[in-house]
Amino acid sequence: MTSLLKLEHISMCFDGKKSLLGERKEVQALSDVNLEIKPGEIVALVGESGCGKTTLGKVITGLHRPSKGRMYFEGKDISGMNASELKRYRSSVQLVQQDSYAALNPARTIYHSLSAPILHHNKVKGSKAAKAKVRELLETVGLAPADLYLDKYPHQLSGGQRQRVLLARAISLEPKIIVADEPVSMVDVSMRLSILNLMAELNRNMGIAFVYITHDLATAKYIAQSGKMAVVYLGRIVEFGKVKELLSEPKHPYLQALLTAVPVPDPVVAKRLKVLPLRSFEMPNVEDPPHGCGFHPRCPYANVRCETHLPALDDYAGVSVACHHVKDVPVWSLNS
Ligand SMILES: Nc1ncnc2c1ncn2[C@@H]1O[C@H](COP(=O)(O)OP(=O)(O)OP(=O)(O)O)[C@@H](O)[C@H]1O
Repeated sequence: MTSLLKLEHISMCFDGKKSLLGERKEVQALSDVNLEIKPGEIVALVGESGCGKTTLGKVITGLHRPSKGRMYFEGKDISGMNASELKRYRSSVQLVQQDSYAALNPARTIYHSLSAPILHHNKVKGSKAAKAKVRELLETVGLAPADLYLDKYPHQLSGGQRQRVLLARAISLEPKIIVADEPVSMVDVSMRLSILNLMAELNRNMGIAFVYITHDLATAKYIAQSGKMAVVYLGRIVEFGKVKELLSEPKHPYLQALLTAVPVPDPVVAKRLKVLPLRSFEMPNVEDPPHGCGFHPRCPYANVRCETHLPALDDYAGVSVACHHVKDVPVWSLNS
């Protein structure tokens, strides 16, 4: 299957904060990221805060122009697109953000927020057709009867309802990919599952591919159960493959550490699990990242080679892993 979106050697550098001495260091938010998203696929991007997930999401949606690398949408290099191709790419790749309150204009009704993009992109003509379309969109995302919501303002809805409105706005432009950046982290816990189920439904029924950004492995496992996962550490993908394989037998010590940090409800299973003895719990400073493998200051398996040589993301046992010790790291399994 041809790729819908392909990222080749993407790097993103920001200017860091000024130090007391007036120096400004660079923040390498993404380094040499390669990623392919196929039509209808769900890819979860997981990693700790500050590892570059949001930056990657913004690069994918065209909100950030990468400092290096190329990105292809349906085989075409985005940097060489003409205005109409760029317009099509932008409406085909939609972003749903974490903070639904900030993402909606507080002074606009739900009808206004949803009708503006479809009218602007000529998806419908005239206010009668726009109203019918907005009703249909609201019902698709489970806000029914739609008439109850049309004249409401964002503050009159719950976090879960606002997140549904954002999903309605995203699908209104008939996208091929939705980048959902921590879409449930600000939603009440009791509502999270229903939002994840809604995204799974949109994926199944409309064939929309999802890039699901999260620091929460449990929700990544739930939404992308038959999809793929990219584990991001200090701006690099350190493990990539099918979710089932990554979570049942993680290869990279970082993913092993993330999994051992997830509380297991069954105390018998929890007792059996070996906790990876990390050398440090601190994330390295992004303005002064370690040489060699970025994980080596925390990794219990690190040796001199890890301190000096950056490991490549190579195929190993059906997944891609960036670790010099992939063959020697003990197999870690939830069933072990
Ligand atoms: N516009 C910017 N200017 C300067 N630095 C930035 C900018 N955006 C992001 N960064 C830095 O890039 C790094 C990656 O940030 P990013 O928001 O992508 O991480 P993240 O994994 O999404 O974290 P979180 O889960 O906390 O949102 C961080 O060190 C951040 O401070």
